[in-house]
Amino acid sequence: MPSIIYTKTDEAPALATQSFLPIVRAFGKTAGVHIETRDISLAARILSAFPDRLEESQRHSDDLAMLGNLATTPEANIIKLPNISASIPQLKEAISELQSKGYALPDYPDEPTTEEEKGIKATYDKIKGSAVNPVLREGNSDRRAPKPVKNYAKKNPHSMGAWDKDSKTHVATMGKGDFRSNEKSVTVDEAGDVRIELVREDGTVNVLKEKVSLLAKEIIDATVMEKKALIQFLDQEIKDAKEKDILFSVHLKATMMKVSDPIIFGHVVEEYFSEVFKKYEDTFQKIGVSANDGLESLYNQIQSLPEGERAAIEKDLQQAMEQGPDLAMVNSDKGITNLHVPSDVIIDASMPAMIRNSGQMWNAEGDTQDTKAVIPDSSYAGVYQATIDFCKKHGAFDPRTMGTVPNVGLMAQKAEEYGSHDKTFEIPANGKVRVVRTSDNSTLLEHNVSEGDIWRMCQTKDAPVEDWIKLAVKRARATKVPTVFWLDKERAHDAQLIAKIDQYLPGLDTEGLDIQILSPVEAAEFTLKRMKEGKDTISVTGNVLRDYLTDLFPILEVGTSAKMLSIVPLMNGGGLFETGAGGSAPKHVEQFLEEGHLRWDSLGEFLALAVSLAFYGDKYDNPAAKVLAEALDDATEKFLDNDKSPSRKVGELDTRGSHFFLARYWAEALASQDEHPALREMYEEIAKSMRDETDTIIGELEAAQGKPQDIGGYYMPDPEKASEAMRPSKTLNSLLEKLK
Ligand SMILES: NC(=O)C1=CN([C@@H]2O[C@H](COP(=O)(O)OP(=O)(O)OC[C@H]3O[C@@H](n4cnc5c(N)ncnc54)[C@H](OP(=O)(O)O)[C@@H]3O)[C@@H](O)[C@H]2O)C=CC1
Ligand SMILES: O=C(O)CCC(=O)C(=O)O
Ligand SMILES: [Mg+2]
Repeated sequence: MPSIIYTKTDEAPALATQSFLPIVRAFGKTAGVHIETRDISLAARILSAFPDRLEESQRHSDDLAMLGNLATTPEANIIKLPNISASIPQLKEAISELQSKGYALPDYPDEPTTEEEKGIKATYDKIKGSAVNPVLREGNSDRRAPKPVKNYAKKNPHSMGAWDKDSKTHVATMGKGDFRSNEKSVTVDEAGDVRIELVREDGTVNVLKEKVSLLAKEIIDATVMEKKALIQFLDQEIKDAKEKDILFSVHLKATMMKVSDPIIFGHVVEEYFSEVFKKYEDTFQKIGVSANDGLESLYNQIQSLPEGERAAIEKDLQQAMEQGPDLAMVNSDKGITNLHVPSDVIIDASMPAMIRNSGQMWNAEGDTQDTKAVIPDSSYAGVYQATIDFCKKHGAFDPRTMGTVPNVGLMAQKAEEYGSHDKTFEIPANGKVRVVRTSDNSTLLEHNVSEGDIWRMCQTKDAPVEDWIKLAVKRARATKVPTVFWLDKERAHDAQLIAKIDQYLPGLDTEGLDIQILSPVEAAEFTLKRMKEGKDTISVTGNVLRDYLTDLFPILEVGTSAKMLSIVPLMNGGGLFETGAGGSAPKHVEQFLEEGHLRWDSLGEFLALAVSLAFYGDKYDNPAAKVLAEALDDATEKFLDNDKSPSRKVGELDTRGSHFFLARYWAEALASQDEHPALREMYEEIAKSMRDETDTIIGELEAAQGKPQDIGGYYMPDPEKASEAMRPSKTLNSLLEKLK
């Protein structure tokens, strides 16, 4: 039976699903739309990887693999909520929660010695980081703020911190010895395999990767982050932050770039605490400290040491923080710094949050302060500096008047950097790394490397690039808005992409459209100026800037990327509908557990569901599904007009209440349409009951707030307890049961 697949994920979105999915199922049923779920939460992904260790009843199907296959078929209709991209500390926490629930999972082996341990680590490493999105994203990305969302923000502007012309906030980036400056790129004519090898100075050859298969016309690039240059740069920036008396912060994407960025993060931790790491080198080695896992993990690991030794290390760490520049804080109340966890500060969300907040981050006293934002690689750092410069010169943006910047992003088939982790290596010895064609042993790309450098290779297939260019033209045509490819002809990879644009664009109808190619910094300046003047500009970008810009502009324009429409037209004809463009908001869960108030905004889910229903209606010629979709869009507009998004404060409307209002407006829209009389009749009574019972329902929902919640787990909550916590209104539950 054709179905819409709704994904079960983690943290705040998973809690929200407990309340929203019953509504979706109830409404779907009335139009014959079948909704299925697939569990791609971190916990489910861990369980599905170790069937042999679990009892029959404990095993979990590999839902991610199933969805990955589905995504390559025309039938795919998947609603994808944000999920955890786990860092090592998160992965370990999830494993230990599952172990405590009786699942005989192996520990994560930090330093595997036996073959068995190596196998376990390899299995866990596949689950680590951004392991879900790249599997499902068999298409390019179309993210934008729908008109009602933009209009809502214009009428109800979110707060924007004022900018001071003399702000000391700035981006620090390398510019030499980094990924950008060392990049080499070629487009291969024919399909074939390559291998990656390290030729050591003594001539011995280590194969780093046996086989990478390439398609004809595929772009490959290789580049290296030089350890020596990185350390020198970090040293200098740590000193500079201290001298300028500003906060020190580092912004990486340790989730998507799950091999390179934790290593870079580790270097930052080690440089900031260089004295401590030198002094306790042997001890740290003995207890297996890895700076890559962050300060929190270090604090945890030294707990195993004798009291005196542990206290001495803690004192030295404290002293290093007193002597070094102040660290930007993730949570000043709890003393959690930017260096605690590699995935607490994730660049796509962290930089816009800082820019929205007058260019300031939080210090240890809980006040905001100017900041040095360290973004080691210079490929995209300039975009943030350009935005900061713009704000310093012109002041903060005004959500009431600013334009919008939709994005068309190259994403399909693990494009570019975000598909590089299985081809990224921390180099064990000096020498050369080369990419060699297997058929004739010719070298396609080569770099001199030193021990500790991070070398990587990226792939970008031709069909996704062509599809991306077409999608850009389609959006340009649909909106008549100037459309800019953010590509730098001076960068090796971008030059290859530009060659493809020169090849494919002339074959498309671009008559009357304004399509340009500008370097990321020029594109940012052009776009920011237009945005300030209230004009719209489409950004067409590679995979990394897709990620960065679809948080940057939404957070400035509408306050959060949760409100974005995020569509992935799959290349084989199916649809993947992502909800919002943001993450899984762990802070929201914390608040829910403490005070029984969830502030997750499901607007992204509402928008995605409407497009998914419309897609379903078209595909299976189901007029009722189309009416459901239109009514849902009307309901979402009314939801915004009436300001029914969850509040941040306990005692006020939360996620559950916001779902009730959406359901009520949806029922009302269905009860007042003329296109489908049978549906109208079905909803007349329920719409009236929902309206009449509003006070009762809201009363029941409010009564459930203000106290700690027990949902029986963090990574794998007890479904019954979670459902009970998220559906406390008996009146609403019984009204939904009436829908048939
Ligand atoms: N598509 C996906 O699957 C994605 C997954 N992630 C994952 O999510 C986790 C957290 O990432 P992080 O970078 O902190 O990003 P988040 O988007 O989770 O957090 C940034 C902040 O944005 C606000 N926010 C985000 N979504 C919503 C929403 N629906 N309703 C209300 N506010 C929202 C919250 O602000 P406030 O606290 O002020 O309310 C939140 O703290 C990581 O594991 C990350 O890898 C991240 C991005 C995308
Ligand atoms: O998959 C992830 O880890 C994050 C994805 C993301 O941030 C995005 O697509 O915007
Ligand atoms: Mg993102």
